[in-house]
Amino acid sequence: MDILEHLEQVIADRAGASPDESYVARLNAKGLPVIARKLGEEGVEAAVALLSGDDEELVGEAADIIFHLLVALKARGLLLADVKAELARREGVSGLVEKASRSE
Ligand SMILES: N=c1c2ncn([C@@H]3O[C@H](COP(=O)(O)OP(=O)(O)OP(=O)(O)O)[C@@H](O)[C@H]3O)c2ncn1[C@@H]1O[C@H](COP(=O)(O)O)[C@@H](O)[C@H]1O
Repeated sequence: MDILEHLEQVIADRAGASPDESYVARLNAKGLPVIARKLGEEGVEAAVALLSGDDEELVGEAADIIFHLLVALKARGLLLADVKAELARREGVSGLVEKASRSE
């Protein structure tokens, strides 16, 4: 099991945890709008880090996004496997070709 799958399992295991003892449980208790806002904030923070030139900062923000994305997927009953399947489906299809096919 790689770290992402392990983290996904930990997030699932926190379903019954107390919001006083678990950040994941606290986010879940606050609901989808707060999870969505957090995901958006992390995206902005990663974009700022990208331009900062600080590699450590960017890696940290990237980890924050991935963690919050896994929380968001779980909150909607989706799995990392669903995202992996979508990425596999796209494999080998140029983004430029896919974009052009949408405007036909
Ligand atoms: N990977 C993470 C992880 N990454 C980021 N965070 C938390 O995400 C929060 C948001 O980060 P921010 O940079 O926005 O900091 P902030 O301004 O203090 O956040 P807010 O006050 O706005 O919530 C921080 O509290 C981080 O600690 C994480 N919290 C938990 N995990 C993993 O999830 C597991 C379960 O955590 P618990 O549910 O707390 O047991 C942990 O063992 C870790 O493996």
